[in-house]
Amino acid sequence: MAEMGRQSVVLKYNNEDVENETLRSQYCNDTAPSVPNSSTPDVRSVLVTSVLNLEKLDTDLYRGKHYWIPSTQRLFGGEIISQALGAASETVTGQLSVHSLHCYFVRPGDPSVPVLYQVERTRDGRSFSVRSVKAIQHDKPILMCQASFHAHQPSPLAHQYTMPTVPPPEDLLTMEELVQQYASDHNLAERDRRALNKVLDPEVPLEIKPVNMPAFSRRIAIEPRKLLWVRAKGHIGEGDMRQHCCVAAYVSDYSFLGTAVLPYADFKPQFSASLDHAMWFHNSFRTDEWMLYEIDSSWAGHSRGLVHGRLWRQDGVLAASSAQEGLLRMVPSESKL
Ligand SMILES: CCC(=O)SCCNC(=O)CCNC(=O)[C@H](O)C(C)(C)COP(=O)(O)OP(=O)(O)OC[C@H]1O[C@@H](n2cnc3c(N)ncnc32)[C@H](O)[C@@H]1OP(=O)(O)O
Repeated sequence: MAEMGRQSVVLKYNNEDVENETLRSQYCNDTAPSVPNSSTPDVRSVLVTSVLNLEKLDTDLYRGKHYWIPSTQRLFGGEIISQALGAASETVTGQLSVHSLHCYFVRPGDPSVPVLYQVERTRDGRSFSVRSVKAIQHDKPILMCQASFHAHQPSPLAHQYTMPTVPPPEDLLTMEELVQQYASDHNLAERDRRALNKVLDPEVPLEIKPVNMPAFSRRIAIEPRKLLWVRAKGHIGEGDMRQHCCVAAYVSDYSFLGTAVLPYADFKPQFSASLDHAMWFHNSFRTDEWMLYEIDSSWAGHSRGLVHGRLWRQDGVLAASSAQEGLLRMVPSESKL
């Protein structure tokens, strides 16, 4: 696997601005050529048909159902964020696009009942609209989310980091193939073989191709950094950018917080949960096409860890950024807990 170095800040000016603007307008006009999702070309993504298919119960009140439930038997944070953003988006009219969201997970989500999303229209201005969404179960909030929408405003400012140089997804194995390859080692300890079953649940509605070999056995401490190609399983289409932002919110919480524990081979999380999650959307993108998710962790301490993500389009345009703090209560790796 390729060794990835730290990337540097590259400011793009003049001609490259024009190039960025051309790319942006290509995607905003939905004219960019699309690469079909080869594994399931005709099947629509369940993220669209199920997770984001919210039921409208009343004015500004929506109900979401669940799809993939993690082994923790708590709702997946990404599902709740994506549905909350979906509910907020339903109440915003006109040409405004979501540019950021900020969420707190205040209670664990219960998979046995649906989630209600109550939207408050916090403000509608000339160029920004802000929505506050309360996700509710058993009459209590489980997530508080604020999302802000912005009308497109051209600007001479345009810079971004450079996308890390990594092998293209076509040259990499899927997570399933990597697991199979690893499991074919006859010397693999039974404990490690059992742990493999938890690595990738086939119900997860995402396709993943890790750039660096995942630390399946967790005996080796590595730097808190991950690079993975990711896309929604199934077809979504060029259509609605708001839908792609909701799917990106789902994607952004997957495999995120675990990055903070990579340097600690002697400890494992006894209890972990996302505490908050923020996202910023920069440029148009398609979540049914491969995107590079670059994750690192800048800090851990006091039973918490901080992770940062950048979601890149395959053509090197920075699509979105994310950040999350999570609770990480660790115990020694050998502990039975
Ligand atoms: C991919 C990752 C994800 O998507 S995670 C899913 C999204 N995030 C979430 O569901 C988190 C939702 N938020 C929460 O569950 C709560 O806000 C959390 C973070 C748990 C709040 O923690 P806390 O205030 O400690 O809650 P609590 O008193 O109800 O206890 C919860 C469990 O933790 C334990 N606990 C408590 N204090 C300690 C402590 N100091 N040391 C060790 N354990 C502690 C409690 O006993 C309780 O455990 P249990 O549930 O009874 O087994």
